[in-house]
Amino acid sequence: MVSRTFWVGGNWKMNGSVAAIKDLATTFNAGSSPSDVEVVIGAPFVYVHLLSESLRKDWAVAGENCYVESSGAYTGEISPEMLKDVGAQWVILGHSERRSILGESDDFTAQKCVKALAAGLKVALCVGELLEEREAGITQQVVERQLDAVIKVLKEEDWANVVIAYEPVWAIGTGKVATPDQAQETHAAIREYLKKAISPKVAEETRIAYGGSVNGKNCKDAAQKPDVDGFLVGGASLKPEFLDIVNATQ
Ligand SMILES: O=C(CO)COP(=O)(O)O
Repeated sequence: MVSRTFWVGGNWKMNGSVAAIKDLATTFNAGSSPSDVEVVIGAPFVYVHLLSESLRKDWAVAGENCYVESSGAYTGEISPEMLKDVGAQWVILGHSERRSILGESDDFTAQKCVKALAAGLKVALCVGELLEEREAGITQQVVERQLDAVIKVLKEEDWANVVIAYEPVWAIGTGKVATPDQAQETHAAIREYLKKAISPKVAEETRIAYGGSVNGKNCKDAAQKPDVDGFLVGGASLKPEFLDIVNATQ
């Protein structure tokens, strides 16, 4: 069996300030971080450079979005190349807040994946269902539809640079965390789908992280599940508690 390196991402969303980031980086830099856990922090565009200069070098920095062109007349947009230029190695794409608040489609998200990977960024690709979709019993269809758009446009080898973040929308910022069994069930189904839709190798090697109300206390049990290969953390990644999540497997 392939062992998948545990992956812990922070997603600061639209939070932070110069002062707060300096403080948080000082806290994170002093904390323990197991050498077999990969850690990535996503910051608002304007703080990516500051974060990449301030943060410990064994952790990586992510943008929280990017555009599908390298440069040009796209007022207000940021290219993957620009993210790389200011120190990001990752980008978070397809977050439910972009899908639902900004109206970004599955296909647009997929195009961003192609462009980001071509520019040399790694991608944390978010997928997940709304509460009414879970209640209607269509979680798997929703996640497969979101994945299909990306599967269609990536090459098999691209998946080595993608982490899938399963984030049920009803669990994001609500305090209603999916149970470890709920996370495991969906992650296993996603892995099965990758096997069918791409290849057994991609299914075995791709990391599937869980996101939605993860905190320093509830992370330990979920981390034990065989198909939970990490976490994507919102609120708790703005607190020293994030270090407990980084150490969830210890
Ligand atoms: O959206 C999330 C991470 O991308 C999860 O947010 P919370 O951890 O605040 O629920």
